[in-house]
Amino acid sequence: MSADTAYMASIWQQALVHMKKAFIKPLFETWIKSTIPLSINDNVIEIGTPKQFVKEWLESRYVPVIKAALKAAANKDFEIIFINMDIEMEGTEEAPLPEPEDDIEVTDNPDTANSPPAKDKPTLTQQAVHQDTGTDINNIDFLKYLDDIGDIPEAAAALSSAATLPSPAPKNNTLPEKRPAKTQPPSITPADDCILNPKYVFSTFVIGNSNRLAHAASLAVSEAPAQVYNPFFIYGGVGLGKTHLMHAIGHRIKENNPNMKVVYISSEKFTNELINSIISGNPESFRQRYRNIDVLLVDDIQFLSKKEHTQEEFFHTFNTLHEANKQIIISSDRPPREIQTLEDRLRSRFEWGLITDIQAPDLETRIAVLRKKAMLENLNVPNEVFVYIASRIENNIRELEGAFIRVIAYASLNNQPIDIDLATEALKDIFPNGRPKQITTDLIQEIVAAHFKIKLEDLSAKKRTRNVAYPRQIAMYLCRELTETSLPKIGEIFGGRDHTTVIHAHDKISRERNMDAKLNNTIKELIKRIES
Ligand SMILES: Nc1ncnc2c1ncn2[C@@H]1O[C@H](COP(=O)(O)OP(=O)(O)OP(=O)(O)O)[C@@H](O)[C@H]1O
Repeated sequence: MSADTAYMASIWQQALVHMKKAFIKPLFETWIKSTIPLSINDNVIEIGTPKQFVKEWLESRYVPVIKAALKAAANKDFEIIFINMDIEMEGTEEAPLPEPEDDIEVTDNPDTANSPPAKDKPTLTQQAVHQDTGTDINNIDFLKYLDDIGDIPEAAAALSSAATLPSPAPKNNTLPEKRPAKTQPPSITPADDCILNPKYVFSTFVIGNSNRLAHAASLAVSEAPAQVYNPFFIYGGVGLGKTHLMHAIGHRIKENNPNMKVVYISSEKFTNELINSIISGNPESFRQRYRNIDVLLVDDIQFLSKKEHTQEEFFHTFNTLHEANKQIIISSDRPPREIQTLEDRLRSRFEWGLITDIQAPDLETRIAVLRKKAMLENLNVPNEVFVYIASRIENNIRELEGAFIRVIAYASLNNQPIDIDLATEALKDIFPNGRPKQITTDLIQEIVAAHFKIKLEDLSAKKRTRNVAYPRQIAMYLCRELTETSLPKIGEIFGGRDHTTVIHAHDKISRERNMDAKLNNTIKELIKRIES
């Protein structure tokens, strides 16, 4: 083994130990464990992945965590290049990982980690007070944040690290000693830069009725930061695109104003960094960092509820930035008034600007999201596969993408093209009802004719009266959306009409759906019946 190879292997082994702590177990097993370090050169490390989709998944989601783990392992910043090795995943032999160091608490179970302290369980403050930690727990700054971090695994790990420093502590030491870099959890290393996911840009965001307003407002904010809506508050359910939009705003602002300092942070990380700055005895550096920027994007602000002291710090950051006319963008899973235990003064600040929501996407938007994903991945996927997945996952685009990725992975591992049979097989554990009902143009015509109380033959007749022409256009639209039938074939089925007539019908109904809630509901109802 050359010196370089040995160095690389050792760094990667240490980085894996950090990542094992930072990731929940299934994620670590699925995405990280199968990677191999290939080469190391100055600050560039090449990591081999067994499959293309693993490479893309790591690139799009986990670069910051892997970089932080490498930094914790080698004490320097690395650029990572992933290389798809296209190798069998099963039976990949791995060197056993060293066990996590004893003195760091590892939280593998996110459910346990995120649950609020049980009634009779001592809070972190109480635990700390009762522990012979060797740290000066009378330090008021440190103590007042302890309960704030109770549900943040990384911060809890940092606390645990700090709290197990060898005793006795020097008498006049008012702050816990800083741990050596090697053993600090990677995820609480303060981010120096704004880390934005390159895939979360406006061009990859699919616009539908559910997110049109949020998208338009996001565009407006990014084109004129601090001039239109400040603060800008986006809320909506899990996995509906809030983070995507926030990153897209960040990217656009950076593109238009390369000198602007844009910081994106989750509220959990905000809390982490605050705690970390206190642990390391430098809270002022934290304040400076967050009060010297042009755009602050804070994701998932609902996690600040119950964290009184972090809220207070955030309140001051908010005021300083707002007074200096800097843009603040906040996301949450619910509107400000529904975030329990959010201080009133903070809630009222959030209500100063624009509050906009993202709703669950309709079927067409869900199909469009999958279609766009397939296009971006250069994949040829039949429409019925999109319809199959999209009609079964209604409320969460992350889950929708997850199901689709499972199909892609299954096809890639078995070296087969994606079709409805493969998708059914790949998703049989998720959708136990098996193969979808076959949606045909005949079925669509029958259901549309019955709904509008016209004769089936009228749909293909020459008649152009509105009571027939309108249902015909709707039926054409549905055939285009829900089946694989080509435009000329749809034209033929509807009385030998030209394919341009089908295009016109489709465009017209798509447009009108966006403006006419009644029509939109009718179409949703028809789709439900077609699919049931
Ligand atoms: N309209 C959309 N167009 C394309 N992709 C989307 C859209 N909405 C969401 N996604 C994708 O769905 C996934 C989840 O989105 P995102 O992380 O932004 O959700 P979120 O609302 O922030 O969720 P959470 O509440 O869990 O933080 C991402 O991969 C994102 O790119």
